[in-house]
Amino acid sequence: MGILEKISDIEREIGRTQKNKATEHHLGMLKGKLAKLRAELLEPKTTSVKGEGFDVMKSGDARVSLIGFPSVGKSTLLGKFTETHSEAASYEFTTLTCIPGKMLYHGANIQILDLPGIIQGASEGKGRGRQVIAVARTSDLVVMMLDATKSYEQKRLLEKELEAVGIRLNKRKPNIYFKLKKGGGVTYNSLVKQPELTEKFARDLLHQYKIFNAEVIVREEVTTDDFIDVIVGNRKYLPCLYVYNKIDAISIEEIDRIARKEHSIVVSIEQDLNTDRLKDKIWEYLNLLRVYTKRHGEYPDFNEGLIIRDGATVEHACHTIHRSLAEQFRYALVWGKSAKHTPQRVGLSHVLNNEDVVQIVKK
Ligand SMILES: Nc1nc2c(ncn2[C@@H]2O[C@H](COP(=O)(O)OP(=O)(O)OP(=O)(O)O)[C@@H](O)[C@H]2O)c(=O)[nH]1
Ligand SMILES: [K+]
Ligand SMILES: [Mg+2]
Repeated sequence: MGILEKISDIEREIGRTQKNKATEHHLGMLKGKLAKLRAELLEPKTTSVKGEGFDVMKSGDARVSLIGFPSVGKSTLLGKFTETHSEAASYEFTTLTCIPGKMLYHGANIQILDLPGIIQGASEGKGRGRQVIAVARTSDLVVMMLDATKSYEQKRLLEKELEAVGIRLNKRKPNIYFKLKKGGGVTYNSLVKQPELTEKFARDLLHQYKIFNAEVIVREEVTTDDFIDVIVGNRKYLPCLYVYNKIDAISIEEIDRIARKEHSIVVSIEQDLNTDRLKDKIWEYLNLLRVYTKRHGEYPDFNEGLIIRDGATVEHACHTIHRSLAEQFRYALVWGKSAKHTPQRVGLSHVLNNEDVVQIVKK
């Protein structure tokens, strides 16, 4: 039996098993097996997924990938938001490779990748799905484009494809400490009460994965799926914005209904409806910060900010300014929200905040 057949067998079994306390353990083990098969499916091919036209250099401050079914308007968006033209047409699979464009917004240089439409079964290699998903993994934000005139089913189907290859959307990594050991067996501890995850399940799953020596500390309430994710590893946690396009073609009531969904925005790219708001949302979801630098005795230049990621330190800011600056670093003075007093004298590991002003003092 091939891997794909084994996968669909297990999926079928999961589908027909009723979910209740008595079957929970069995279902969890099946999911563990499924995750393992899917990982196998990806492994030998991951080095060759790049393929022609998908090997696009990362550039700018952040990367956004446009994921969606064919003809939802991805290339139309690229054409409107960037200087790059990507053929847009009414037939499906107009775009066949990865086409990068550059969007300048709030002083940041954001790389937007137009990609071929993906279809159901993409994660198993249908169409160019595997290449598209491999590119999605390298991005800082997934913009999932959906056709507002079509059924809501599309969203769930796309999510399923991305989930099957270990992409987790709008979710943070479960707080589980997991370390392989050379000996000593498996030690398992949970710091909080677990309504779903049992110690027996955790131990059986590790056994299924042939892990006999490890330390596990579960630090928060988690599901068995979360636990499987941590054991399988190689998960990618990404923010995702759901963009419902073509609202020019649906009723106001429908628009209102969709607009209330979580992490969602309604637009018409072609008719320029709500597109400025979309740019704002992309900016917001990328979690980028701007900090300003200043020289001794001078005012900061508020027209020239540095773009850094949320959580970035003074060291990250140094690297953004110049490759060797961190080596010559003595200390920095920081004004702004991250500073306890103004200015605060800090080291390389100081975490910066939006709109902070930094003065670097060299050796
Ligand atoms: N009504 C309406 N049509 C739109 C809108 N945006 C794009 N379209 C149309 O949708 C069709 C598909 O647009 P594309 O940009 O080629 O879609 P795509 O997602 O890049 O398609 P593939 O590359 O084939 O996957 C074109 O006929 C566009 O004119 C919109 O806001 N409203
Ligand atoms: K198209
Ligand atoms: Mg296209």
